[in-house]
Amino acid sequence: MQALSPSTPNNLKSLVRPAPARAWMGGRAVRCAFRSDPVYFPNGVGHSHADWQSSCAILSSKVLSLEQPAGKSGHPDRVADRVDPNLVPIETKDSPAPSVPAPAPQTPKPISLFKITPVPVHDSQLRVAYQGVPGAYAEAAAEKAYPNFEAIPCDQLEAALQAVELRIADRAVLPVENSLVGSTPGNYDLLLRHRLHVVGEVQMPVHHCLLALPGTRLKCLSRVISHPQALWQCEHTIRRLAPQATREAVNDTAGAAEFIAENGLQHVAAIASARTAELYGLQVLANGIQDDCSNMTRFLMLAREPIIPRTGRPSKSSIMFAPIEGEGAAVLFKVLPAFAFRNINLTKIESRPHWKRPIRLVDDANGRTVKHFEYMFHLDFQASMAEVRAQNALTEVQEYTSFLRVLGSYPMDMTPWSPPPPMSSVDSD
Ligand SMILES: O=C(O)C(=O)C[C@]1(C(=O)O)C=C[C@@H](O)C=C1
Repeated sequence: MQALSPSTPNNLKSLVRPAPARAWMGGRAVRCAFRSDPVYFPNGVGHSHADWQSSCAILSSKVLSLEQPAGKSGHPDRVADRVDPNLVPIETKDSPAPSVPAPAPQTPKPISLFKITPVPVHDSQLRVAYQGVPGAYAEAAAEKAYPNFEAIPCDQLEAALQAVELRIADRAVLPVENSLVGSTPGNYDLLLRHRLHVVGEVQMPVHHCLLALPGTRLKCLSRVISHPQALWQCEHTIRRLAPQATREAVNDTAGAAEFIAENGLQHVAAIASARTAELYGLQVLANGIQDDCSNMTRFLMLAREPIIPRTGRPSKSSIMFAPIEGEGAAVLFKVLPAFAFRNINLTKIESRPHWKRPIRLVDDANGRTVKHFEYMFHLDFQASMAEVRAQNALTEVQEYTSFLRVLGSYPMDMTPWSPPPPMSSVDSD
């Protein structure tokens, strides 16, 4: 199967304008606000910046989402057909529908019942885009999330995300972090650059093998190729097994194996899965070569529309935020209690340098100006945005932040886990 590349039809800009409307959550009217800029939210609630509009998602206690038909080209026809991803509740009251402010002139027609279809659609209809060729770990993650999925291999992550935006695929798989090497650089930023929603997570054991053409000896290897994350996850083992070999990064693990097989490359090995060895007719030189046998990678499943898990099942939500200018990491003193007081567990917190505002100048006690790195924060917490406590926590967080984006709410991966067996190799000399 040919992989999609980012050169597939684009003009994404036409797809990412938000749809102004109104939101309902669990029978309550929830006024939501967002800015049409895909990333930045001005601080404050209910202000009248020209670029703010009312936004909407249809969220009831039965968790419905909007699925609008695509136009002839497969693209959404109108701006109004798309739901805004930057949904940030700013007011939650037991207020009746009429108390919601009247729609702005550009507000689309009200959504009628016959236009609402339940999500998720049946698994077998889901086309899932991922970076890599068949045999990639991302493909296995897609299968775990959607057992009857149709695979849409892409040559880059960017292409996988575009495939969903362009309705070529229904979901994209995004690897975000690994137990041995940490977060995948740049992948959360991809989420900020695209208007997709996190609708699922998969935590998967990653059991790497060293694969080469049949008959290859470990001591004759001159090169080991793989996805950079896989190279890092096996760094110590490779140094021990093949100290003479150089490392080379390629787009995905399975692609590395395919490249060796297709080009008949001698003295080159790929780090990839055992299934990949079967797919491309390679020999497994060593099995379980990750530096720790309990190696795990976490993947997120992305969709065009949010699917908010109903309350009462274990769920997570992911957000990103930036402090008000000049505040720095002190924002955490204010943000974290918003969750603690509502008994919401945090499962992850991470900072990354602020790409637009990297430096903060601070005057020290001696009157000198000191440069600090400015950060954005990524936070995962254990609650669904369908829960009032989560909505209230974010209402509070918004007061302390210059930018806040809800990346999505999704069911937690509750599948059992047991440690895999230790490494074995066919050729120990
Ligand atoms: O290259 C692959 O096979 C992938 O699915 C990508 C990826 C990653 O990006 O982390 C997924 C799992 C492993 O951690 C190694 C690589």
